[in-house]
Amino acid sequence: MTPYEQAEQAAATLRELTGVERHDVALVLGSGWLPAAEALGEATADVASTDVPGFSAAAVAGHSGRIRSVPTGPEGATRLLLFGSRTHYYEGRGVDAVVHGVRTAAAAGCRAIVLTNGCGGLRETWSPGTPVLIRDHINLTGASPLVGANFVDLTDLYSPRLRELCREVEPGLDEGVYVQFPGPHYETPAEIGMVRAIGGDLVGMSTTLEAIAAREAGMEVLGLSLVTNLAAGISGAPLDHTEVLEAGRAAAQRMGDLLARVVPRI
Ligand SMILES: O=P(O)(O)O[C@@H]1C[C@H](O)[C@@H](CO)O1
Ligand SMILES: Nc1nc2[nH]cnc2c(=O)[nH]1
Repeated sequence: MTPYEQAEQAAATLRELTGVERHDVALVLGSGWLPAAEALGEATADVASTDVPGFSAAAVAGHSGRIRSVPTGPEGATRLLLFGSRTHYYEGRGVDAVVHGVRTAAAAGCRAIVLTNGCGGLRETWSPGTPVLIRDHINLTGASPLVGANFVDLTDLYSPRLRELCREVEPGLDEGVYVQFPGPHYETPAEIGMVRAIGGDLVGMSTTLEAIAAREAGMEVLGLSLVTNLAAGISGAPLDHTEVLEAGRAAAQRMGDLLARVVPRI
């Protein structure tokens, strides 16, 4: 079975388990974003990801192995498919596993996807808890979810329309270029120097491969980073995942409010 057929199968299972024929917008919660999801409203279905073909249990603290169907917006007209966790490239399950959720969202009918993550920031003004819109990305994984002569265009990959919408909701939102490293180790200070030299503003371990698969599937993409720490070498302090989750918890109200105001308007 091809990865695309597996996504169709997963979408069929989700239709069955959620009772929702078609979802409109997908949301992938990155590290630290879980508490923000509470602000999005009551789920009408909450499914264990392991009950859906092709998904595995959450492998990273701060991610929940749940997939929820949440009616949002006026009269709940916008059906949100919320992924409480993602598969990371560093888990070693292959790129198809990393983008399975994206492909499943497209097969479930979603016309847009919001990819969130927790990441390191290269600007000293971005204190932990600062949300940053992803304007563009640099994929340093050396991998792609695409195979063969599948020459997908990536200009304007991170929807200018959706970024504008976010700025209407929160005018002061900054933008930046997100750089995905393979992980799971964090960067060295020298690598952060390289990121600065090549025009990166944010460093993470997810999102870019998912965004490419979303573009291939024809979904509009919004990337939202939560800066959880200053990138390696900037503050001199060591990096750790608990700090990432703490920053997410502290920013949950603000992130949840932002998502709750943006998602229904996508
Ligand atoms: O799922 P995301 O990219 O938000 O998780 C980030 C990157 C690593 O998985 C982890 C490192 O702390 O947080
Ligand atoms: N690659 C990377 N991922 C992160 N996720 C949260 N913080 C960081 C970071 O500093 N670097």
